[in-house]
Amino acid sequence: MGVSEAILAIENLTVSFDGFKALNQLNFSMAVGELRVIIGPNGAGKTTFLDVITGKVKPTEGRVLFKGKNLRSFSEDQIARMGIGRKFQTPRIYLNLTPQENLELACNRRKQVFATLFSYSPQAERRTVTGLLETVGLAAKAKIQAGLLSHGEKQWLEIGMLVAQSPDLLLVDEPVAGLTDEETERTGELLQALAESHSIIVIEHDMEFVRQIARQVTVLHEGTVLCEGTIDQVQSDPRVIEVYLGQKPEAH
Ligand SMILES: Nc1ncnc2c1ncn2[C@@H]1O[C@H](COP(=O)(O)OP(=O)(O)OP(=O)(O)O)[C@@H](O)[C@H]1O
Repeated sequence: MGVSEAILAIENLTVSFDGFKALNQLNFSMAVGELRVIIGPNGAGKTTFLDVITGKVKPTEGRVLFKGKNLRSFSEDQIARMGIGRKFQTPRIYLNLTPQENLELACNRRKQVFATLFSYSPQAERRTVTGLLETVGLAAKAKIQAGLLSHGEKQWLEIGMLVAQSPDLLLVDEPVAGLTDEETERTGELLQALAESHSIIVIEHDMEFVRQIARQVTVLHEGTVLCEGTIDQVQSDPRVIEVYLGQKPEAH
């Protein structure tokens, strides 16, 4: 795959913390429009991998290229504005506002960024908020306090707030931890729908969920890519079986 087709290309990435290599000569590439799932045992480097893509952590060695541009000299805020949105495990929404107000705020944030380039009409913004509410399945709960939503609904609202900022690449960290089976399945459907117009990286431990959404899976181990392939390919790979052996299932 040429660099021009890759939304994200990571070359020989090493991140050291006081000499300990959380990421070690890692290479990774993904095409525009891909939905990629990253798995790996505890301490494999998954969180550090996301931290380095968002600019929270800088490479000790190697490069992260987003749409062909080296991210090294950009701040976290600049990288977010370039089009990388991150969903953390704990929802960061305003619990005393309604889902609609939360989404309006997220749309306004985008408007401020682009204010000098485009003119937004209030009608267009209402359409966007209404569309987002429908996409994330919260149209019927648009006007209740977000604090009253279920854990799953809060997660979807935050995903909606991220999407409101029109990112090209969405990073989603363990989106189904603590969700019911039904919420988990609906989250999978939501991510698949969003994948039609975004590139998405999902970090996940729940293998049933990975099977629901994953086309291509990357397995991290000891800070590097152990293998890549379909879920069937990676689950039957002896190296993957070996690194997961002796690991207690995660208490998520
Ligand atoms: N700021 C830091 N300082 C020192 N060591 C760190 C730091 N951040 C991460 N590490 C170490 O780097 C390794 C990789 O951590 P990371 O959190 O990226 O793994 P992970 O795959 O996300 O694990 P988990 O599934 O448990 O969240 C771990 O051994 C961790 O202790």
